[in-house]
Amino acid sequence: MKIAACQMVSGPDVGANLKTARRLLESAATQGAGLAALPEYFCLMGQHDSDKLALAEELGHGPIQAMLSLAARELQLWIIGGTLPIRAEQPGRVRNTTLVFSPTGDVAARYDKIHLFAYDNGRESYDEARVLEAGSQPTAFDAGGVRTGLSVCYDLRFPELFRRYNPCDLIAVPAAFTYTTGEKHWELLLRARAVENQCYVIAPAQGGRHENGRRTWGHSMIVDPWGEVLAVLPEGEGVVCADIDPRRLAQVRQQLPALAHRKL
Ligand SMILES: NC(=O)CCC(=O)C(=O)O
Repeated sequence: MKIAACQMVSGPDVGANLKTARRLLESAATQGAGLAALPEYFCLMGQHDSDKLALAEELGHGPIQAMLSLAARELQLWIIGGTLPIRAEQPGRVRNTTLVFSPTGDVAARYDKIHLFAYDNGRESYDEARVLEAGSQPTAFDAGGVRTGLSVCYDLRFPELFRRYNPCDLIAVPAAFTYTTGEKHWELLLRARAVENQCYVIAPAQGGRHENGRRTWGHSMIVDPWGEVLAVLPEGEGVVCADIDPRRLAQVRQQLPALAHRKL
């Protein structure tokens, strides 16, 4: 199966972001992809974290989910819907959720970001726990024979989550890595997760200067089970594609049976 990572530079206009997402999904389908993934926060990079509250949807309702469902059906794609805000149990919070839509337009999986990002270097500071409610459930699904595990952005720094998906063919990491941390850690972490789990990794990202003043690292990437970068888009909107090859997965695991050697 060909897979596609869509990179965006989302802003505060939800309608414009949804149009861009649809255009990139169309481009993925035109390039022959059977699965396409959108970045974290594809529908909104607002001025304040709390902007997500007004946008939050109930599961199964709302314009963001309607767009994803229609695109999956019309384009005959598996869509990993980056993240969108889904109402949380706690008042004043949202879940940062990846919804997966199958080519029938139905929701095939839901994953709520487990690890909430916090960073403060004196110039930039983030604290997702102010508005987000953390998830707790690792989630995997089957995309036409491709066993796929789900994670979101900062989860990438927690290898124990990725281990829970073993064995799988692909792990998705929709992201909005900061420019500062991404420059140092993004590729290193993605390739490490691919190598240690001997699977493909698809990482669609936010990449560029956003209207809210934030700068994200981009470098949407597809990595193979040997840690080779198959495709990368440094900055700006666009789509990168690569093929998932079951023979490559089998070859890597047979030549270096590290997964079979796990003791802990
Ligand atoms: N949105 C996020 O989770 C950002 C994570 C990040 O930038 C990191 O360095 O980790």
